[in-house]
Amino acid sequence: MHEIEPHVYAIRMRNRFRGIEVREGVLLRGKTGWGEFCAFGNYSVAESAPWFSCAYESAMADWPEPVRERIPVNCTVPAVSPERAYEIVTTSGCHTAKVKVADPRSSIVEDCDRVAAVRDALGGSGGIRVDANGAWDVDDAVVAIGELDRAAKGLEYVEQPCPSVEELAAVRRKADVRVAADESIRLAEDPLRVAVAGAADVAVLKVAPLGGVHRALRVAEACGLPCVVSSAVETSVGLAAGLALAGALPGLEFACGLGTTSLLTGDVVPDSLSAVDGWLPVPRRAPAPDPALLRRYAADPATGERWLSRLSQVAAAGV
Ligand SMILES: O=C(O)CCC(=O)c1ccccc1C(=O)O
Ligand SMILES: [Mg+2]
Repeated sequence: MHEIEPHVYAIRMRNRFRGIEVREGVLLRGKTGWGEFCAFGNYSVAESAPWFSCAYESAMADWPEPVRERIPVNCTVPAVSPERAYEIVTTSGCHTAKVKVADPRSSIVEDCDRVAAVRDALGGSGGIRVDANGAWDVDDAVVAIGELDRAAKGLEYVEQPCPSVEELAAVRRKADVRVAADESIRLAEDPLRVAVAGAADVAVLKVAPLGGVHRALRVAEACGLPCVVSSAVETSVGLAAGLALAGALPGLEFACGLGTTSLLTGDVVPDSLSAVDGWLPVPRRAPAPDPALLRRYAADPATGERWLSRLSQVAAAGV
């Protein structure tokens, strides 16, 4: 650990996202470069351990060889008004959008209006997927998916409609839209159970909770499903690891959920990894933060202490 130099950041989100208003984390400088540790606030030490492995790999090791140079990405639409949703999609330049639905603050009617505005913004050829973050039971999911699919004039897939693998499998049998598993993989003891149980058509892989690029690539190869790499809303430092995974996947059928620097009001690198025309480049290592930006987004001392203590607990648990 002695070679690591931690910088704690706090960056405000543009819109509240999954209950988060300020994204926080630690940037680590290692032997070969930089890494980012930003396990969500409510994660235990055990749940945060793979996030540290991912940061450690980024700062200390090489990522696998990429097989492509650039990645198509979706823009991410939080639970916002139809007008704001339209604006997010048009300014993103992306040809695919992921829309948050089933938020406790938003009704199914509002979800459908938001999805319809996203279809207007994308035009007929764009792809729309929705993410319910496990909010529905099976019956509610089947009804909501039907309505959202109509409002969208066709959905690519619905991400994590229900909490459990068994429920995902039931929705998959009853609904006409593909099912993608996210939390079922990211929080699972065994990420491959989803495929074995026939619960999903698509696997959403987040590189940090899977323990880094090399480990996530093994999960992708073993699960036998088409994969979508998605971010955990990192700065460009952490996002680079997700792009490295997307770059190394043997196949890539769908746009990835990596267009998320635009959800933050700032970044720690001068050339933010933000999508141009719906594409992001595959970096060979994480970009180095800029000292002035590290100062600008430095967390207050209490937040800094909290993250450093979390970091040392998680690091003590081992890579
Ligand atoms: O997939 C995307 O478009 C962006 C990433 C995203 O939605 C996300 C980011 C942080 C935590 C959870 C999620 C999620 O997919 O539910
Ligand atoms: Mg999700």
